[in-house]
Amino acid sequence: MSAVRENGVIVAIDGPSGAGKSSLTKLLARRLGYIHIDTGAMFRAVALMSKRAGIASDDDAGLAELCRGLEITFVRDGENCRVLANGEDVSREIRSEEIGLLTSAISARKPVREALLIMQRAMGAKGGVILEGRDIGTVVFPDAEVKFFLSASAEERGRRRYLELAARGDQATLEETIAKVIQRDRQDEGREHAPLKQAEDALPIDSTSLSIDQVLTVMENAVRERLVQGDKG
Ligand SMILES: Nc1ncnc2c1ncn2[C@@H]1O[C@H](COP(=O)(O)OP(=O)(O)O)[C@@H](O)[C@H]1O
Ligand SMILES: Nc1ccn([C@@H]2O[C@H](COP(=O)(O)OP(=O)(O)O)[C@@H](O)[C@H]2O)c(=O)n1
Repeated sequence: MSAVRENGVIVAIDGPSGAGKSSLTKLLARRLGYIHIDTGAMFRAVALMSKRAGIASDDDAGLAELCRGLEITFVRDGENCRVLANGEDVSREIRSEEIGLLTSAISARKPVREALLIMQRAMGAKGGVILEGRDIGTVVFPDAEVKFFLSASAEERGRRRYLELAARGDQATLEETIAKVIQRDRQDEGREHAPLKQAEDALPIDSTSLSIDQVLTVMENAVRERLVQGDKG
């Protein structure tokens, strides 16, 4: 275990879209009294602001300039967490599938990854945090004390996302949603910078046939076991 951090350990939860990262990070953070850092929301905020500014997803100079002037903050709102971009609550606007696909494009750009990497490390360095994303256990915090790689079949992840979008009134079909999940997987796994991949020391969890509570139990037990190990020095 690395040197003891001020506020506790760092937990990394990586995995593809619809695997359950946000759901489990929120529940596990509440169980442990840890801070939930949704790195995907940070990339989504950059994508939204780049769209508004008319910056092309491959305009590295424009994206670098945008990130230099962008402050992304998380504000607790009861059970939820609001995402603010330069003080504006963008929590809802960043969740559309259109922004999700644009995010997958801009998050492949090196200036965006470098800018958000600095922010994410600053947020989590003292520990007592759970970060969800694609590259937490491989790039952002390779020394995280606990790492999970949460996945599920593309069909199951598409089904989950379809139900989530339908509940929000989105008209996308199940087939379209599965196809978009697979497209985003390919983009995230195939990019040059910080691709989606399982860290060698990550605990893989396939949630295809597991409930959220079953996944939570596995994760909480793994973290608590690590905390006990750490206490033994
Ligand atoms: N193990 C699971 N079984 C059934 N539904 C799940 C499971 N994990 C997550 N979900 C649901 O799937 C949807 C996507 O989950 P989410 O946590 O947003 O995934 P991610 O953050 O990995 O994209 C949500 O509606 C969530 O409630
Ligand atoms: N640490 C991260 C988190 C997200 N992302 C990118 O941001 C996109 C949206 O992330 P997200 O976690 O909000 O998406 P979902 O998994 O919730 O669908 C992903 O498809 C990735 O392209 C990334 O590159 N690195």
